Amino acid sequence: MFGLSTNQVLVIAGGWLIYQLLKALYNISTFHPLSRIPGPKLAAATYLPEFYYDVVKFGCYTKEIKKLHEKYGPLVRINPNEIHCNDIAFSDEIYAVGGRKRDKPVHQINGSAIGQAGFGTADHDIHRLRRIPVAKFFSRGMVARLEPEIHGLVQKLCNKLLSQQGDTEAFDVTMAYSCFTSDAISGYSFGESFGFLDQKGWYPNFREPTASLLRPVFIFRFFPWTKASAGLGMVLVDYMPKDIALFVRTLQIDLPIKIRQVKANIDAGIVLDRPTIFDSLLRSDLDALDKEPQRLADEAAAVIGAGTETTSWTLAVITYHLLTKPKLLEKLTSELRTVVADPTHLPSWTELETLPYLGAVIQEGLRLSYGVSARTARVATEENLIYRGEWNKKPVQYVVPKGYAIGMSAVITHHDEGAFPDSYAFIPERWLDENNQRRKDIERSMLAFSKGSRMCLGMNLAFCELNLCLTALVLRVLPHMCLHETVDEDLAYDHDMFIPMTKDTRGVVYMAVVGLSVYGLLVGLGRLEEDLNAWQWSESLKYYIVWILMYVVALAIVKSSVCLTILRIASTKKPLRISVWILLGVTWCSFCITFIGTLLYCQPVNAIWTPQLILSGKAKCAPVETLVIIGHVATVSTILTDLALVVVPGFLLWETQMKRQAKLQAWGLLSFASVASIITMVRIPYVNKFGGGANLQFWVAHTILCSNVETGIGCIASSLPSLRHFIRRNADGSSSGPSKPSNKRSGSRDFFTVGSARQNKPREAYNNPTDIGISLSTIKGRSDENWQRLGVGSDGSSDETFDPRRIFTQHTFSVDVDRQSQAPLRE
Ligand code: HEM
Repeated sequence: MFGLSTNQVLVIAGGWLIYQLLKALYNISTFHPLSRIPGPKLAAATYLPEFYYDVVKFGCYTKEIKKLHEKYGPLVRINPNEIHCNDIAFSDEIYAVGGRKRDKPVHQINGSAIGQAGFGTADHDIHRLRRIPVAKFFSRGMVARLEPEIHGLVQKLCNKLLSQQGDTEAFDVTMAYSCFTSDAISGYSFGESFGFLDQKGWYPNFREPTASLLRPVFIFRFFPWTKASAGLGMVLVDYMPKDIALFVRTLQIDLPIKIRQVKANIDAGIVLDRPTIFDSLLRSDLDALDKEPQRLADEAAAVIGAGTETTSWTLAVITYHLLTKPKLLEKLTSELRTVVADPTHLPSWTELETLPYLGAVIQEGLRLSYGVSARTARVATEENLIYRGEWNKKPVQYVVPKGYAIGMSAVITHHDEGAFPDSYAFIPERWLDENNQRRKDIERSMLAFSKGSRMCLGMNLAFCELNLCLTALVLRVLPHMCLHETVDEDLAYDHDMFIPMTKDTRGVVYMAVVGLSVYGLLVGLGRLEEDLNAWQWSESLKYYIVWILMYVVALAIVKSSVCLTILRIASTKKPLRISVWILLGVTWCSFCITFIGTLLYCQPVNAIWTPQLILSGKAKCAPVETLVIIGHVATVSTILTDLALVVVPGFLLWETQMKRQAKLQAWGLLSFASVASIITMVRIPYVNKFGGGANLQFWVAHTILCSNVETGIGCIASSLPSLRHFIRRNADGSSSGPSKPSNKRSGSRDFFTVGSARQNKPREAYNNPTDIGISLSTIKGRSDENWQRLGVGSDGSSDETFDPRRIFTQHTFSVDVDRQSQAPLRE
């Protein structure tokens, strides 16, 4: 490709590595514009710390940033190009209240799969153009106009909750609130609600699907090319769990159809008495490209995503605190009774808004539910920002140069003890002054809706929903509601997935009925400890150990097979061969560590599933963290070998004389295996869950699912060449069995060739000993073997006509043969 040899490509790769090293050195040098901002050197040099905390430890960088502020002060450099601030006084500069230009950092929006929505737009001016028509739709006036629908949904929610009175089974009230907010946002935006409140029970809803779809946010951020996998949603929708399928179908299929319908109505001159968001957008001044259905569907997806879980989580947090603090509930109830005669007919949102204590409860709920917990940064494009503050009782001053990102996080700011003393406690009174009036000064310390040109666009709707819903809940439902085994910790922020996540995402249980996993699931894997009896607890762990031992053996064989295939392909490329040998070494080291480590984890091994042995002192086990380390060793080695499957053949293909399209097809085919490494990355957070030692059976089931999918992909990837062969025969209308190849086969579709001259005499099929079935430009021949193109039938009757569009080469191939007489071959 581009006339470069493998060596030249390797030189370029080496050059790139040296460049990265020099860049890291530059990043920590005094020449870097952020060199004066304090922070750890490794974070200033590379993105590795952020990768470790957000990808490996999963969504934990915000917590680490909080600790960095304690050590380095109000401004900290958290990666080579980004600063984090914990001083709310600087927020107006960062978020530019007053119309100054602020881009979003590309690194941040890489995490969003809805890049075409205003929310995922980096450039200030384009964002502005995209935001204005949506913002109009969510103005105070518009929300007031559509308020009656919210009233209706609020009553529907309360009626449904009350109808559950007497049920012996507890349920997660966040699901109920999520149904309410989804119905509200859909009814408001699209003129037709999703109808979650009308269904029996609370499932399906968009709570768990939102969490599932947000899960890869950090992987997207570091590997933006993996966002292409989001497009797979439409293809795989029929095979997904019901609620996720519904979510994907709504966003990727139904919304674009709705947009086309609205467009057809507008073209036909039909005016609806009830405007929808699409109507607004399609009639706006946006340019034609920005009115494309997929772009508008992204905008709608942003609105649904942003408007559902944020508000419902705030309602859930407030519910919990009111139920655990009856005095607060009493105080709020008496205030509400002053304006509400009949709670089934509520006053308007504007009237409720004037109630100080209701406002204070909502503010406190917003403060402790955080809205968006991940840091949100901005880039000043036209001016340097000057920070003046104090650290360790000394004045400090920093310049944030234009073009560099600086951000803040609600989960840090909302616990600023200066502004919010006893910040983890729910104290609505802090929002009121001695005259029972709202304190504007402390409202300025809030970041729940962000600030400036990119602040929350649905704030009016959120306040309307919160005021109405909370009033009805307090007066109608909460007196009949009680908490079921819920404690502070169940609500406490634990990590980010853009929105705040608690420690135990109990609802998210993925079960796969894949091969050997079935038995484990039957006996208890995938269940929480509280749901297991003693036998299930022990049997499921025993099964897990058997599974893991078999899995690592299978993995080692598959990976070695892959490495050997690459080794064969790269037979004349010494540097590549060395790399593959290293990979092979890594694979087997990882196998030994995982296999032996698992067996030695407890002495004797059956103590893993027989805790009585440990309690009676007859057995000993290593700390549970050892399991995490073992898991990560397997993960890293798997990712390395999977990626090698993409990179190494890429180098080889680069040098062949294949057409560019054929090269890309071939590479695409080979790269398919790298999809497996995405699953491996997805597995990382679950492996981390082993650390606590709690609910092991629950978390290992997640890793089993990922690992089964990963190995499944590996099998498909390695079978693709054979399947291609099979499918093509059928496409030609010939037999699907191992029959003669057809004359009609188009040579241009062949991905691979051995590059030798065609042999006319009968020959044996070229059997790939590793059974992967992929071979490229050179193969190793023996005196008793013959050359043939891959794709020629096993009977050797290669009767295809020579197709000039096939891969051909102008130069002599160097091949590795045992008999002098056979080399060199010419095509
Ligand atoms: C309690 C409720 C809510 C909270 C705490 C909240 C919080 C936020 C925050 C912090 C942002 C800024 C994100 C960033 O800087 O990247 C944001 C943006 C946004 N929110 Fe909300 N939100 C809430 C409810 C809603 C609702 C009901 C909607 C429905 C329309 C909505 C729509 C949006 C949109 C479209 C954006 C992107 C704005 C832009 O980039 O221009 N939000 N929200």
